[in-house]
Amino acid sequence: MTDRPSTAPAPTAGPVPPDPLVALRGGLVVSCQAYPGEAMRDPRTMTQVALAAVRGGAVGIRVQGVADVEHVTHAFAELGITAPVTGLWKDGTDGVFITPTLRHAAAVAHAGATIVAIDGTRRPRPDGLSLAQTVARLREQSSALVMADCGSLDDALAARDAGVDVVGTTLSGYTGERPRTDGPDLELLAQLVDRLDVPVIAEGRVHSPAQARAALDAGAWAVVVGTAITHPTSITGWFVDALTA
Ligand SMILES: CC(=O)N[C@H](C=O)[C@@H](O)[C@H](O)[C@H](O)COP(=O)(O)O
Repeated sequence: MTDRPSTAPAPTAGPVPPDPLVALRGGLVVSCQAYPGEAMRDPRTMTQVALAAVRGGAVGIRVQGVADVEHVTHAFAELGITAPVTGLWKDGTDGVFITPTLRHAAAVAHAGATIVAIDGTRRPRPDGLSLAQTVARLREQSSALVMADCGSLDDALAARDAGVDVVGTTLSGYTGERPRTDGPDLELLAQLVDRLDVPVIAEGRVHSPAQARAALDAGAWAVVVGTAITHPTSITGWFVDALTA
């Protein structure tokens, strides 16, 4: 094998993607997820929903499952869309189920996610690794950023100590440590913003533009909205409930 002559031009670099966290700052991330058994649970459908959200101004997308991450990231690459894709893999419905192990996290990263969202609570993980070990080992095999989905201030402080890049209020109200408020847990958000030196993303039960604005005003780095934008069954139910109350 011959070495390339030193005078040869360097390989052409593709477009340089923006720093993912800078790209998300102050913006809306749309979570595009359908649940097992639902008609929209298809990577092609979720990709179409993601493209529609980007057209509406979303600065980032969050998707569930390796296939969805692959489909969305391929479509974005083909279309020249640089909005960062946060990927997760839900395995189960109880306990630690959001990207619960290193294996899940690595698969999501290798599928193309720019940011890998993982369970960021203090609960034991199914593979026996600590959060810090999970983050460290993921970094050995991927350049993806790590988002810790947290359920409390203590979770977020521990996640910060474990070396994550960004924390989210995603699991507030779902782990028993915080009440499940009707809207976003702005109280927890404010605590995290006050105590942490990493970006804090507001996620969970943001159901209106006013609530999204309030989260940003409380110091959120970015706001994730899922159900209220991308889950027609839930949205329909809200309207039906109002009509039948
Ligand atoms: C707790 C849990 O499993 N949260 C999941 C995390 O990815 C999703 O089911 C949520 O839809 C997402 O967090 C966005 O929240 P909301 O749909 O409330 O806007």
